[in-house]
Amino acid sequence: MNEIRIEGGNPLTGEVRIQGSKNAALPMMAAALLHKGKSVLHHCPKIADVFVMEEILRELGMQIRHEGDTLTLDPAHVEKTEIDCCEGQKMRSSVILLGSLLGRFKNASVPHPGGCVIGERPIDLHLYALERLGAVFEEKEGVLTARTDGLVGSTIHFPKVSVGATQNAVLASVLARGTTHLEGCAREPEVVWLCRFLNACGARIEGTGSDTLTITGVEELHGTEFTVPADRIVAGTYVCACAATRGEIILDGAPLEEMEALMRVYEKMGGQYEAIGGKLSLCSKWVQVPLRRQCTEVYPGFPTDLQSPLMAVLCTIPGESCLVETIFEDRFKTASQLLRMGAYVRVDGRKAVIRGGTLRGAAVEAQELRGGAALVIAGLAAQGETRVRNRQYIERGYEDICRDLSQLGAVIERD
Ligand SMILES: CC(=O)N[C@H]1[C@@H](OP(=O)(O)OP(=O)(O)OC[C@H]2O[C@@H](n3ccc(=O)[nH]c3=O)[C@H](O)[C@@H]2O)O[C@H](CO)[C@@H](O)[C@@H]1O
Ligand SMILES: C=C(OP(=O)(O)O)C(=O)O
Repeated sequence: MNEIRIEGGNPLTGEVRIQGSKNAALPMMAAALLHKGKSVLHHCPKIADVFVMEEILRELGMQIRHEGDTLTLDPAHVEKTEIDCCEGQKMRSSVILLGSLLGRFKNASVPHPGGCVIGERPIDLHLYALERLGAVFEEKEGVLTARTDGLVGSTIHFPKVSVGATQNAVLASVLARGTTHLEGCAREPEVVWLCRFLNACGARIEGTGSDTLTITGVEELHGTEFTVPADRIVAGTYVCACAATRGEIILDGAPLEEMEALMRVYEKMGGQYEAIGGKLSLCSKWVQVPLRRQCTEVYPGFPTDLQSPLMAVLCTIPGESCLVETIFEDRFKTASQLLRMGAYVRVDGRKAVIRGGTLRGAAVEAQELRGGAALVIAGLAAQGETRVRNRQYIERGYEDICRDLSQLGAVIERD
């Protein structure tokens, strides 16, 4: 049936461990192409997007082994540089393979990712950065082909902050000849983790965590063993689930230092929390304060990936709240589904006004990953039964949302 069925109306209680981060693991997997040694990734999430990336890399000749949550990637026999259209188009982040393939093999071919349900998502900044490093692109029938005689370090200024373009530029520069200066970089933790991973492989990246990165190209990289960090967006989703149900839960391994913007919002709404020994303990009994105006922003601001989960929380808080989406122009699509559950959400361009109240269970449809998770949160808070169709979107990024939420006392199952 491809559904998630929820019997809502109960506060969450209990403890759950946070899975590894999708957005950190995927670029590390791409980076594993940059050398001939083995990369061992511990705490790698078992999610659909990681499986798709595995398939793409296998097609290129990478040998991959899964043991529990440890992924071993062996690129010794990779020769192919054309990414299969069918697999590549399943996931937008296949575009970051351009940087790795160009860096190691001097050519690459990937399907153009095109627009998607959360926005147009152009890749002009990716191409601009790679061109500055010496790549030449050609696009034919939706396939981007890139070639270089050898990448050469350069100064690249990003006119707009982009996580993926920063990662692509970093991946391409670590083996480039000379020094690359990247200005206007994304400071998202997933960029920082990629740089840490690459430095562990022998790269020379300085400025990690700032918006200016200096990369001194090295002759070659080597394999390494690394632990994928906990997923700040999954942890944030469960903070929202706790808030929406007025629960009291503990998140084991939540990366609190990467979640400051969300935790400020949680406190504003009336939530209380403390961190003890790697565990984040949340009490949502007094969550009742609407948000006058909350904007999504690049890191360290409030993340766009948690805008829909937060909208679900606001639908449960009496009074008027306002959300402003500044990153992805179409990320309010979930609002139409929340209306089916009795919510009041009025979308006007980049702004959504929410008047909170009581939600009721309904049949709704996930249209994308975080919007799908938001519908699950709304279902947990609603009276009666909610059926969320298209759970495959949610499974792109959540290892097993039903397992985790059942562990927190929710009545939830997959059909
Ligand atoms: C796999 C992954 O890590 N995905 C995350 C990544 O996506 P992704 O890396 O695709 O997001 P970007 O940071 O690139 O996008 C930010 C903004 O820049 C625009 N843009 C981007 C590239 C470009 O060449 N031209 C351009 O105009 C986008 O349309 C968007 O409006 O960062 C987003 C912003 O934190 C998150 O929501 C996604 O979960
Ligand atoms: C938008 C997301 O992922 P992607 O960039 O892979 O579509 C997300 O993780 O919320």
